[in-house]
Amino acid sequence: MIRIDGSYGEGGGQILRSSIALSCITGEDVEIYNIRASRPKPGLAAQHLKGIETAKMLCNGRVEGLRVGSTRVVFRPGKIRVRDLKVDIGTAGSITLLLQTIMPPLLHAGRECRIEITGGTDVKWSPSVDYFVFVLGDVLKEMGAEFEIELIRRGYYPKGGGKIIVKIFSGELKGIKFRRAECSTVRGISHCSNLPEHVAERQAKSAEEVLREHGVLSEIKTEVRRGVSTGSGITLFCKYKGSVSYGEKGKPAERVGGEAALEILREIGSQGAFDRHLADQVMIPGVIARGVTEYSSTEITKHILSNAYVINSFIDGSVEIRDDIIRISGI
Ligand SMILES: Nc1ncnc2c1ncn2[C@@H]1O[C@H](COP(=O)(O)OP(=O)(O)OP(=O)(O)O)[C@@H](O)[C@H]1O
Repeated sequence: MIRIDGSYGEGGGQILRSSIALSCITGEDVEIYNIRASRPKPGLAAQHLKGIETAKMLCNGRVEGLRVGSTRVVFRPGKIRVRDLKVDIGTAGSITLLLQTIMPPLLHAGRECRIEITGGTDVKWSPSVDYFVFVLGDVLKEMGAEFEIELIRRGYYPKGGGKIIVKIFSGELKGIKFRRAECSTVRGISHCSNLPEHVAERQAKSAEEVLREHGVLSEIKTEVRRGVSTGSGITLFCKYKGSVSYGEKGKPAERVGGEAALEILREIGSQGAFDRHLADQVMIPGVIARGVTEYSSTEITKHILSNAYVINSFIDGSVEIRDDIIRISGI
């Protein structure tokens, strides 16, 4: 049994997601204790519970401690049973964070499946669906994964109700040594739902202006929808770097766009190959890839250190971090 201290490093939900994903992939039982010890409300929240439940279904597993507030979980995986799934996270729990748990085992199993997930597509403290598609998704595809993500509707905080469909065709990943890519044009999507069209337009315009002031070209699309949930946001991306900013009551659209622009400017101006978020998100996929995956990050974050701790607890010596370079040996 592998034992993971959930309070290590970042001490949040990510240690949990990575542990469950690796347990499904390696077939090893895992115990996670001190779950989310560093958060104001420690223990499992509803959305973490949903992630574990979904993994349990996929891996034919058995779980102890599966309830809201639980600070200890034991997960015993069976064989991965790839099949079509419909998951409703409820409220605005992040769809992309659920995918962090289930996508690596599904890719590793390498058989076709279709997953429909309802929840939040654009919620704070998590990758937006556009970030998932255009930043992480592009890297996974470069590594050889074959999949499609279709955005049916967006779900914002607090109502959620967004929906995406993921179709996985094949997941034979190969390790790559990624190098820093020059960014010629920043692309992006500025969106709003149940709000006047000018919200998405102003977010896009202010991001374009800030980027132009810094000599960076941009092409930002706007998307205006009507739906279950009300909200707005913008995602900017350029090769291995992205930035996300969400609208809030009382926060001017100009600030939403401006924040995203300043964030991506910081990222593209840095020497790292990957942005600080992408760098933690490619670590588990790196484990299922054949050979070595290597890249530098704009910053070695606590999320990266937590993932290294989890991966090395499963496969000793699999992750090495030297200066700003992360090196992952595949299984
Ligand atoms: N702006 C962003 N752009 C891209 N990815 C992001 C962004 N913000 C957060 N992430 C990613 O979302 C994940 C968040 O993990 P974290 O453990 O902090 O979240 P959590 O499950 O919501 O946990 P908790 O509720 O315990 O904080 C990380 O993989 C991080 O890289």
